[in-house]
Amino acid sequence: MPQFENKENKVLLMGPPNVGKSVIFNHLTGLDSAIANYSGTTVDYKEGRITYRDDDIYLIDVPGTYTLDSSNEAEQVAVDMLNKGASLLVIVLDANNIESSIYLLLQILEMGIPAIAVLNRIDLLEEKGYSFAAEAFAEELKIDIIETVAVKEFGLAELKNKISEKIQIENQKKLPKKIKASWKNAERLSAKYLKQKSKKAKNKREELGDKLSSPWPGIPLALLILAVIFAIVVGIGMGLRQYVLLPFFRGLVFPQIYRLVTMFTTEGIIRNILVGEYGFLIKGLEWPFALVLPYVLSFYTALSLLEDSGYMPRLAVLLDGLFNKIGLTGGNIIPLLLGYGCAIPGIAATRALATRKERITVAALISLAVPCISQTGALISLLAEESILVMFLVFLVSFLAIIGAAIIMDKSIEGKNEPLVLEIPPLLIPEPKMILRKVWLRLKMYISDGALMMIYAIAAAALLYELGILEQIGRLFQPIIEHWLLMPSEASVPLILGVVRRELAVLPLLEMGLNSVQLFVGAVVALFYVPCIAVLAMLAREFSFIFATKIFLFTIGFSFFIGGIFARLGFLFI
Ligand SMILES: Nc1nc2c(ncn2[C@@H]2O[C@H](COP(=O)(O)OP(=O)(O)OP(=O)(O)O)[C@@H](O)[C@H]2O)c(=O)[nH]1
Ligand SMILES: [Mg+2]
Repeated sequence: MPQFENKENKVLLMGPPNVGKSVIFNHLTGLDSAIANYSGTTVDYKEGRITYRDDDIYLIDVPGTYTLDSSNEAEQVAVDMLNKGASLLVIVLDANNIESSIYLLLQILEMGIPAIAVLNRIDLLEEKGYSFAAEAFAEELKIDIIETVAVKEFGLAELKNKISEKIQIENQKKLPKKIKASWKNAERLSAKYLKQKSKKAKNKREELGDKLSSPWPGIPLALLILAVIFAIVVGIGMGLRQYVLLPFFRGLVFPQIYRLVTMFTTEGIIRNILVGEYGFLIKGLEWPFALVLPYVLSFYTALSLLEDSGYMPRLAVLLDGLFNKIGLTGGNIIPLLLGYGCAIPGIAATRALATRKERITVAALISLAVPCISQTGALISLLAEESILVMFLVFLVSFLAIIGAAIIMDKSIEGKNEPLVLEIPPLLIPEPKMILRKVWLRLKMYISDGALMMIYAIAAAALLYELGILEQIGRLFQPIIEHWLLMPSEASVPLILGVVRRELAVLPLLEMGLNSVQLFVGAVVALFYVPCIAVLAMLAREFSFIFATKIFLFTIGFSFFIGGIFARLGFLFI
């Protein structure tokens, strides 16, 4: 049960999407709610605590919502939270988009719960040469209002004081004036208090923003941007791995570990488990920290820049036509891109999609054919040195599979797709501090969830290997692996470990001396093979146990099927 259930001092932070609620939440509670410059970043509620003098105040961050008639599962979370009741509402308004913010405010005020309004992003309003007479506006509605620039922490101390003052019961008697929540009233209020101070021509940033979202020159620029990002992610990742991390581990750390272990152990099973074939002190460090981590770092730096700049919704608009052809909508690009980092946030982000059909399709695509960054790092380690061509072929196969699967799912799932409705946020220059923080958080998450899991799996594998059990299990797979996939029998190891985490379906192949066809087949099987256990659990939770089971069985069947076909085709050509 959530902690705040039945708590007094429960404060709900609401507002339209992308106004800065999570920035405010993080500042007040010291927690890390996800932040990005597009609508639908927060897809679940998050609870935190503000301590003020002797008071404990529970603050809840929820997904943004345009109106109280929710149009997707994320918005529904916010509406449900509101319906459960709160002692105080903090309603964040977007100064940059005041009319629709006022409409939501009026809707919420109609419920008669004590409220404070926050007028955030006033910097963007001023930049455009406008001002909003916040005090007079608040006077008319009989509410308290605080003006803020959350990213600069301006006004947030005042907000904190106001919240704790207002949470005292005696201060809640003054209720807002009831004004009918209609678009007409929202328009009237916005027109009355919004004033143009100076006529400003569009600034450079706005002009660039428009260019990026119109087909010309937007599409060539998009190709350029994606190519540069790909080059940076792979280039920095490879450089870090090759010139920094591998020499560090292989040259400095491993010899010391080896020396220590041989000092304290005699030849035999214990020593092998520690530093042998799958010795977890060696592989358990090399795989997660030297081979995968560099890509995690470079990818999340690039993704954070994409997220915070506001480029992602522009990409969505550009790709909408193309995506419609395969039964998707442009908005699907956001969960898909997140899926290239990790399937879990990718699948979570589908909550902000408009229809159930879209949600299921995108979640299935991510589970089936989108390699996460850990797996991508592993694939690059496996293939790039052997043959860049094979690496490109693997990514090509992944693209084709996404397209094919999207078309098939569009035809076979009932329901229709809603046309894309996506607000284009202003283009923002990412704050270096925020980017560093985001990359750091994701790195921490990779270490606590990803790398640790990998180390456990490698330790278990080392033990099973030394006990001969891995070989026994391997024999079960033998007919498929040797006769169908035309791979050496040890290739059963990645298939067993791959159920735990995706990159483990790839990494053990590194030391098997495979030829190019086998490398390609191994990589393709790994690509389509079952997603991690954690992803299957999430699919069961978000959709149904049956859906997760279907994905599990389909991915196993399909990966073997396609692997065998490629094995035959490959040997035919060579
Ligand atoms: N210029 C400027 N940008 C801001 C301000 N406050 C927040 N932002 C930016 O606005 C974007 C959205 O911030 P979030 O905190 O994720 O917004 P949210 O309201 O939680 O959004 P959802 O979770 O999607 O509803 C981010 O890129 C922030 O950096 C502000 O006062 N000024
Ligand atoms: Mg948020």
